[in-house]
Amino acid sequence: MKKLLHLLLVGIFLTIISCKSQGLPESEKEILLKLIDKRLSVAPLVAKSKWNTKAPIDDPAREKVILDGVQAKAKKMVVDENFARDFFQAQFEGGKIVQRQLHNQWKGENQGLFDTSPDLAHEVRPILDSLTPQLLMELKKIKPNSCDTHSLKKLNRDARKIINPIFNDQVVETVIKPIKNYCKSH
Ligand SMILES: O=C(O)C(=O)C[C@]1(C(=O)O)C=C[C@@H](O)C=C1
Repeated sequence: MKKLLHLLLVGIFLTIISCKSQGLPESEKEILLKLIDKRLSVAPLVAKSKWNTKAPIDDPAREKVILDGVQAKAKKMVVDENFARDFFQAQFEGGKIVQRQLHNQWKGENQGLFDTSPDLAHEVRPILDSLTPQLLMELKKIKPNSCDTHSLKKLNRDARKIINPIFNDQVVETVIKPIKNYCKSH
């Protein structure tokens, strides 16, 4: 009888543990989503700077520099390199949606040059660069094949709660997609 009870308790304990390891751990997910939000919040500064200098929103050369650096860092940190590249490419795409929306809005408002705007190379890009290693550290904590339908839905809800409402659903969906893909199947 005692043995049976013991087995039952072990069973319950293992079930709890396996349920908890399903999907992304709550606190880590929150840190990652906050960092994604922080990176997105730089996009309006980029947009303002590019509006004044008339630089194109798309900068493939800059993207390549970041992605090559990301890949090298990911390798050192033992983070899946393809996942890391996909993730950062998605962050660029999300940021570019925000930049395009703002430029369209400013065009519609006949906005002239802003009196002041941040310097892209010296003020804005360093903020983005400082977030890269922090984001990679969080990506390392995500386990492939650990998300079921429930945890993926929860990730959508949490992302919508944590990421600033000024960024629309298309932006949010874009920036979290690689996490879902990696967590879902690998
Ligand atoms: O640095 C820039 O020029 C940006 O526009 C920012 C950013 C990024 O998110 O890192 C986004 C789009 C560009 O294609 C390159 C990089």
